[in-house]
Amino acid sequence: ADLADDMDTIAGNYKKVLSTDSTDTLKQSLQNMRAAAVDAKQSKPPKMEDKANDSPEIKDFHHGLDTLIGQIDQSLALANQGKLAEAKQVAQGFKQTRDANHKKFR
Ligand code: HEM
Repeated sequence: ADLADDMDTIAGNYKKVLSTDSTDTLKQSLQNMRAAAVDAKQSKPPKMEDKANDSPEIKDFHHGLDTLIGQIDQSLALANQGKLAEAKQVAQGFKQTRDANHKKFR
């Protein structure tokens, strides 16, 4: 998928992550977010289309996505232990990663 579609998938599933009271829905939504964040690494931010894959800018973009993926994995690990409240608490922290990276890349 292109980057905007991956971001829409991330955003739609993030809403569910924050609002659900079902551990199964939480896990599924986190997995959907994770897959879209991994897929996003195949794209470049539109304003950086001319940058090489090994440029500092694109490496930094990948680092931002890896930070989000790492946080998703932390939340998933808690969800897998049935710790819904703790998993959602970790998920609150995705916002900071989103905002910091949007400032740089969006
Ligand atoms: C929970 C985390 C995040 C959410 C909810 C989120 C959500 C969104 C949304 C809704 C859009 C607009 C998509 C559209 O135009 O249809 C967007 C765009 C964008 N996001 Fe994110 N995002 C997140 C994390 C990130 C991260 C970690 C990065 C980079 C490392 C990133 C980079 C971008 C870029 C570059 C765009 C512009 C895409 C374009 O215009 O084609 N986002 N994001």
